[in-house]
Amino acid sequence: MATIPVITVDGPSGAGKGTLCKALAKALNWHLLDSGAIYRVLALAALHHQVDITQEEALVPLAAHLDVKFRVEQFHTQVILEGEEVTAAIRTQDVSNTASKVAAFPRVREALLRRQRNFRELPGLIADGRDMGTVVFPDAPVKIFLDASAEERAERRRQQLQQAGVDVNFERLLAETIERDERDRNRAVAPLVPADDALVIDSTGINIEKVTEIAVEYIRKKLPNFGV
Ligand SMILES: Nc1ncnc2c1ncn2[C@@H]1O[C@H](COP(=O)(O)OP(=O)(O)O)[C@@H](O)[C@H]1O
Ligand SMILES: Nc1ccn([C@@H]2O[C@H](COP(=O)(O)OP(=O)(O)O)[C@@H](O)[C@H]2O)c(=O)n1
Repeated sequence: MATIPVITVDGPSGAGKGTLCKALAKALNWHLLDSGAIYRVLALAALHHQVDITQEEALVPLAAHLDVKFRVEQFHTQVILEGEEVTAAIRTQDVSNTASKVAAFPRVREALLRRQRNFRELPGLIADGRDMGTVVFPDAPVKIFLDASAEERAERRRQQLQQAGVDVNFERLLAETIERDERDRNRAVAPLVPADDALVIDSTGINIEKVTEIAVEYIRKKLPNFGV
């Protein structure tokens, strides 16, 4: 049986992964894995259940039995934790920072591996995260690593939050963005790093349309038979 194709998009916070992945999933009509949402849901579950987020052994069973569902609607995906809609609740700064702390534990990551690989279904998968191309789908035929300067990524996030009615201090956002990236880049297991065979796109100063164009051109070259 031919393997189910996967396009991986990894990179730091605010690089534009989610935006690109949604555009690709829509254009191709493929499935979408937002792996960051799984780590975010785990963080929220730990906070809800008062699990000590510094204790790997306490987090592993929570990760293994995480009751998370993604309800795919026409224009967006709802995230459900233990029957409760948490789509917005997992996007707070507190949850972002907690997610990157719990994600640093090797056995927590291990407990979430199969759940992520199960998203690989026909006709194909667009996978968004930090280790999609290096660990979760190392055999993916197309790997993209999206980056941008920390200042630009923090500014994008500030504007995104402002549009959502949340006013945040830019300096604080920048500091938290850098701190989270450092933690993601320096952890012992599945660190944030481009796969050897990934196309690296630096989107600093490049708009969403242009980034999508570069990605689509690359995908067409790598997967000529997939009607991209
Ligand atoms: N190339 C780009 N130029 C300007 N803004 C961008 C670009 N890519 C994404 N954005 C905006 O930046 C914000 C963060 O993008 P997002 O896709 O959520 O990043 P990530 O998933 O990598 O954290 C969003 O508001 C998005 O519209
Ligand atoms: N494949 C992944 C995805 C996310 N994560 C962790 O989860 C956190 C939140 O990921 P996210 O993709 O939702 O974050 P943003 O890029 O949206 O800011 C990251 O900072 C990582 O620590 C991970 O370790 N591995």
